[in-house]
Amino acid sequence: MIVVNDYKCLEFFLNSTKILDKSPEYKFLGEWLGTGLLLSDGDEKWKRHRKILTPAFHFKILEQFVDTFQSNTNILVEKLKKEVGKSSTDIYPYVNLCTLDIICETAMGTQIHAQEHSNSEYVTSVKAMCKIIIDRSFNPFLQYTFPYIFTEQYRTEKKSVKILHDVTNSVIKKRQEEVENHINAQSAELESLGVKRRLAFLDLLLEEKKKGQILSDVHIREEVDTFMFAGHDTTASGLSFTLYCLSEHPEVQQAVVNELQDIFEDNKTRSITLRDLQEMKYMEAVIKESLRLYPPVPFTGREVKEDVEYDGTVLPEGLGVVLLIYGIHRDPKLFPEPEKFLPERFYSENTAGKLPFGYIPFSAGSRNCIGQRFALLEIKSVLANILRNFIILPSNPKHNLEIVAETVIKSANGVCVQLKEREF
Ligand code: HEM
Repeated sequence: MIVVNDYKCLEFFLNSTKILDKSPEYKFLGEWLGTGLLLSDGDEKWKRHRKILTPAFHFKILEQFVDTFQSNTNILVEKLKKEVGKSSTDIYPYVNLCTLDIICETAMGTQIHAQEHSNSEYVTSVKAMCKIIIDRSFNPFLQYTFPYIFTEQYRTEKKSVKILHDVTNSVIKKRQEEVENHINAQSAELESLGVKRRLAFLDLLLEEKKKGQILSDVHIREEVDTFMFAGHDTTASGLSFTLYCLSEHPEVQQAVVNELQDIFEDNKTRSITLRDLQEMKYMEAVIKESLRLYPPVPFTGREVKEDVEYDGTVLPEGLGVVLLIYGIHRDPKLFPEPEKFLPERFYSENTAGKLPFGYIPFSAGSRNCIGQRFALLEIKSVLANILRNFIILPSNPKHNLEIVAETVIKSANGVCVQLKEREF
């Protein structure tokens, strides 16, 4: 296995149209996600599904999700109000349940109310799977199928995957029936009243199937499950670390709030529109800088499927490659004073991250993140709603992050801040 931290070499792998296969560690997710976009080799099926799913992330579709971001963040804000006055709050679990609610509603068109029922079977199964994947990645004993199938984790995995698949299958069945039976009539009726029906990613897949695309029910389930996994821990991590950075940099937080006041004037409850989100330029620079310092996916892996030459050296078939996103983001040649939080790097004329493979929180090349525009809009919306309601202060005593690179970057001792009510 090789670990890549050098710009030119990283560019070679990410730019390659031949090295598109994921490394074997991804297989720990296989029982749950099957061969959906994230795990599948860069084969014909991946190409076909990527083509089908790409239009689902068009701005016109994303616009429909803005209300979902808002309604779920309203719940988050109510939960966080109970933390006001405490000297320290770990915001990660709160934000994580909120992003789980959002992805569930946008991917499946169904509410699981994770924020209200964090102990529901579905929520605990998602959490159990995320934990098992980490346990297996870091514990050599659990990596081989033979000892693994005798462990407690294996039994939990079996049970959790069944619960997760049962839910996705039943949602697919229900939405499919709706599409076939009522929805056309119902949506015509609603549209005549000026109410637009909100489509979930799942509906778009069902529509493609109806148009004749080769998509089995299993294919559809795999893609929906993939969004559930790829689209919630990542955004929760991005959001939590941005909040932490803001707690540490009051002057930056004030500049973000000034921008929000220009957009919303003194109205702290008006629902956020897509246009508002597009106007949050300084906020975007803040999020980008936070994703540079704390990239939610700190590394990605590839497998070389046939011998290739790089810089005069033959890389043999079967070679595993780890691409260190975290490392390249802290390269002083690309980002002077890399440890400093400086959103101005990404603001207006500044050139940070202009090299195509130097700034890669969403990876780059043909296997980049399909959900990146969705993620940025979601993070902006949740942050804006939090900042309209709370001042984010460092926790007391000061909290020092203990960064751990799991499948998603986390802090072992939580991401703690202090919340104070804001007069907006
Ligand atoms: C801040 C949030 C996010 C970050 C930092 C992020 C990052 C990434 C990265 C680095 C990859 C490449 C992984 C690899 O090569 O192994 C990726 C792939 C992917 N992401 Fe995201 N992601 C985020 C949010 C989302 C969301 C919200 C969705 C879905 C709604 C999503 C869906 C996917 C999918 C399906 C892939 C696989 C694409 C393919 O291989 O064709 N991600 N993401």
